[in-house]
Amino acid sequence: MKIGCPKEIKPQEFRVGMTPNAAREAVDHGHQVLIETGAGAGAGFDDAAYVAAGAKIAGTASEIFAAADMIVKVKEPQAAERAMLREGQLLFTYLHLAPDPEQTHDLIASGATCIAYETVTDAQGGLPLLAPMSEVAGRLAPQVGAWTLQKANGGRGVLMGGVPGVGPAQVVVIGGGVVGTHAARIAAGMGADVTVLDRSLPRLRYLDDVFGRQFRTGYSSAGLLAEHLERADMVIGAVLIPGAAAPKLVSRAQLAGMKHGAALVDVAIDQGGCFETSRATTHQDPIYEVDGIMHYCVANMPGAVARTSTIALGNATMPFMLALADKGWKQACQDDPHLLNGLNVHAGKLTYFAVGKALGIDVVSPQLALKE
Ligand SMILES: NC(=O)C1=CN([C@@H]2O[C@H](COP(=O)(O)OP(=O)(O)OC[C@H]3O[C@@H](n4cnc5c(N)ncnc54)[C@H](O)[C@@H]3O)[C@@H](O)[C@H]2O)C=CC1
Ligand SMILES: CC(=O)C(=O)O
Ligand SMILES: [Mg+2]
Repeated sequence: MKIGCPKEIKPQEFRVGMTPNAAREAVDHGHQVLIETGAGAGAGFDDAAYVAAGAKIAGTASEIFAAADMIVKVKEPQAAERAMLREGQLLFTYLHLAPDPEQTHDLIASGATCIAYETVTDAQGGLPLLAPMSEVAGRLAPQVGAWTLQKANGGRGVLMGGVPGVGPAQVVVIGGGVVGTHAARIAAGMGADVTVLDRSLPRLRYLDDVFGRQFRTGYSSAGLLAEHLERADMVIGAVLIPGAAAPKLVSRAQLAGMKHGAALVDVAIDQGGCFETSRATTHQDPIYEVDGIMHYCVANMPGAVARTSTIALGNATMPFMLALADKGWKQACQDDPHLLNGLNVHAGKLTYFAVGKALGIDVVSPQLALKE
């Protein structure tokens, strides 16, 4: 198979879909790998490293899209990339379709087969291709939140750990999955007073067992969340209903009851965000203010630490990328129902129910798509 990896074109996105090590494995499996020149530079991988791994370098993205049977990327394809996708081509990347009708319609119209990293599952009920980036974004969230809390950035002027004689910042994390757990660990490590709210009692039990001394847990009812909002210096949004639009858990009206200059970090923004007042921002212009509350809503947070993120993502995607290349998407998805759960679009049809529900588009089951 011809595998193509273009340079990411989303603003300030420095990750790359394939590391030289991933390229080497694909070449060892008998595949041809085509990398756009400079694609790995932002993550510290130059063209020579890919050539040494047996890949070929292409001068433009259009050469890659024209030649490749499978495109491996990081971020959802931007409009210019969507225009280059074609019928029968396989796209393997993050998509986040539920909050993005424009992209969804373009992918359906392209006739391509699109497998979304974020909806591939594993036998433990996890999301193995979202998890590494959730680990990164979770660990970054208190760091960017602490920066947002600084006075010069519009924040409240509160130091996470306080100092002797002055108490720490109050941090509430909504959603205690991968993002939430990593965010809570780092915020607690910075000395903040941290509470994690979740709706899953088994998850709260696990967090209490493992991290009981580092942070508190609470059941995420509307009432308990409202109490926490009033005393919070920082709120980290980390909820997920896989594939679906994020539930709006904090209304605009509730901002009035919060402390002036508090920071909201909405990591769930890539699924539409869990605060009513969230709108996606970029690394170039990451924060904005609504009713005296500072919002940080960058939808590709891991891009800020592109080298760590690229290697972590590549570790997780490699076995799936190789299965798709070795067997073709149909056989690979027939053999692995968890990979089939990643199928979002195939041959002009949407194949993921939560996206269809969010956007009001008819869905064909992925099992039916396999039989076509
Ligand atoms: N902005 C960015 O750059 C990035 C964003 N993300 C996003 O972060 C979000 C969280 O991802 P993960 O932690 O991997 O998901 P996860 O599935 O590990 O955790 C989500 C948690 O939310 C909980 N939850 C669901 N509804 C809730 C509610 N109403 N109240 C409280 N808790 C609730 C679930 O029980 C679960 O424990 C996703 O939207 C993901 O796409 C992930 C990586 C990067
Ligand atoms: C998960 C995701 O959207 C990202 O890493 O950018
Ligand atoms: Mg994202």
